[in-house]
Amino acid sequence: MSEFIKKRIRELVDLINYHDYKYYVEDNPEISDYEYDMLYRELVELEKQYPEYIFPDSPTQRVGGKVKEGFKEVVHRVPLLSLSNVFSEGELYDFDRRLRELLGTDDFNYVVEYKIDGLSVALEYENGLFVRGATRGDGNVGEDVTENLKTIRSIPLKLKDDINIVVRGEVFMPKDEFIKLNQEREENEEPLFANPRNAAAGSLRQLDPRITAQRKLDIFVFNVQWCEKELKTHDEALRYLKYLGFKVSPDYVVCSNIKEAYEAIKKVEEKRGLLPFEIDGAVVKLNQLALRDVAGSTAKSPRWAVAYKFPPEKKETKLIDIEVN
Ligand SMILES: NC(=O)c1cnc(OC2CCCC2)nc1N
Repeated sequence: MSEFIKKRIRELVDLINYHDYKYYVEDNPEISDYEYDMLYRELVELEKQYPEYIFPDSPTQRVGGKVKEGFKEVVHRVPLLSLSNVFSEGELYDFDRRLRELLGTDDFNYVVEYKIDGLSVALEYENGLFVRGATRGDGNVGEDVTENLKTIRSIPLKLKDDINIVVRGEVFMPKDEFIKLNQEREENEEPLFANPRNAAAGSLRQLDPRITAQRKLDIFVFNVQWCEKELKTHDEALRYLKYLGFKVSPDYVVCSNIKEAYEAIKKVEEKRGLLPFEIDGAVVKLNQLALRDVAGSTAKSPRWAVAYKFPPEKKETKLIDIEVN
């Protein structure tokens, strides 16, 4: 009997994780909320009766962590570099010229992607299971926020392949969530968050994971920090991350040269106001990974990528209700 129960629990874990992926990563649910709740309730019941069969990647373990006294430090296996900034077309062309001189070739291309205005985290997986997550910190040492990251439903607890990998992503709070959260805080006479980035940082660095779980954070994963698989380009790495089950921004563009990259950046800036999350620019990255090693990095920033920063978004003026007597 117990083998049958264990099998049913494993089946429910895989099924619910699959439907979480469809809902939170692909934004394309296959079942109704009611059907989902029935599966989840069955799993909770069975795990209550057979706690010895609780799997580490069970969705019930997403909000489990007890309240912490503080955060443990994590030394990043691969430093989390920060991007140097450019603010004009001219500065972008300077970056491209310097890179071509440094590499001694024009035989490369770029990837242009959103610069999500959130906070960078590193996620570690062993044999395909999420084992640890940390904030960027100073790039070398961050804070262990594993329990809080587990509450983010678009972070897979188990990957498609049972591999060891460390990835990097940006945790963010969607604009709508930010507005709702500040409205709640205003009603409770609590201090407001200045912007979605601060709200995401404050929510992720909560000592109580149950509070993080209420904040509906999300993530885009955009970099393989370390993995055993040989990858040749950033474009390939992004496709591999998506295959594994991560939420990868769909709107990145492979550009043949810096002129095309600049055109892609302008298109990103045009649609900035329509995006459901805040961006503060676009990131231009050398696509060929072997050439990134040739270009190298300074102590802080890669020589093979830049952030093209946009001016701060005009805040829509807070409409003041005018009493009409
Ligand atoms: N906020 C972002 O969206 C973002 C941040 N960082 C990077 O690249 C890292 C990895 C290599 C150098 C910096 N890419 C991004 N899209």
